[in-house]
Amino acid sequence: MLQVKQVSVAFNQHKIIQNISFSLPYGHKLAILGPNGSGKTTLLRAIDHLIDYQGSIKLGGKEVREMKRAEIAGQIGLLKQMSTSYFPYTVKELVMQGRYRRLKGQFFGTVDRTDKEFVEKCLVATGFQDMQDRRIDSLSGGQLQRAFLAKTLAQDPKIILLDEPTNHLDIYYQLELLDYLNDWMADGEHAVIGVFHDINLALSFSKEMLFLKAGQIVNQGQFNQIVSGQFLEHVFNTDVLGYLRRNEKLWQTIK
Ligand SMILES: Nc1ncnc2c1ncn2[C@@H]1O[C@H](COP(=O)(O)OP(=O)(O)OP(=O)(O)O)[C@@H](O)[C@H]1O
Repeated sequence: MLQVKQVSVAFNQHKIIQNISFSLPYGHKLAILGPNGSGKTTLLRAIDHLIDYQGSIKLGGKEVREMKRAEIAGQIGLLKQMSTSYFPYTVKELVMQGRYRRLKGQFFGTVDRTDKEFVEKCLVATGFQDMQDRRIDSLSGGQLQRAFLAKTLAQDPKIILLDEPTNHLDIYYQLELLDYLNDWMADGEHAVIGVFHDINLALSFSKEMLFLKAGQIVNQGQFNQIVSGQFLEHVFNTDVLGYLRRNEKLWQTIK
């Protein structure tokens, strides 16, 4: 179980997120939504302890800031927003880095057969069995995103944090990713937090939602209990429901 209690993060004394509290048991998914700059990425980075936080973030009862990096890597996998420049690793080398992360204080040359087999499994699961020697700077945006997912899976974490995981994926791979995560969680021993901009996709991912605005939680809970047209307009400063309904009408006009 992930327990986030009264968490705040400040940069240069400027508070970015404030008093965030929620918990996520294994076997559950949580979609985080909110406008640009509302603190979604900052919250994920705090959970992964890439930045300092005030308050408490516990995994399996243990405070994240007291855990060593390799221990955190065995618990949390963060799939970041994509950037545009990368070292020219091959797909397999990139995915293997996910495995290195959880090997305590060790680096290249220390993986064993089990690690290699695990990496192979992740490459197959993400459709890279025939492309593992391709350099990642030759991949398309969507392929690259899948390669980074494979790297995150290779960490074999308890919780995956997805920061806008589908922004480079076509519809096929968007749905594939959501299906894959459902399978991955089916044993009830893993959890996923996903940050989404597309509210429809967020809904396909999870009915359990948390909305952030200006660094604070506006509301959290089940979609049909907390979301209304007025609520979405308050969070995003625009008529989201009107937009969705206009599109829905258009979809009804085609076969
Ligand atoms: N290292 C940093 N130093 C100073 N300010 C930062 C830093 N990282 C983020 N911020 C600021 O914190 C705020 C929240 O940023 P964050 O990336 O968490 O928002 P977000 O909700 O993920 O936004 P988006 O939807 O645009 O990805 C922004 O105003 C951003 O400029």
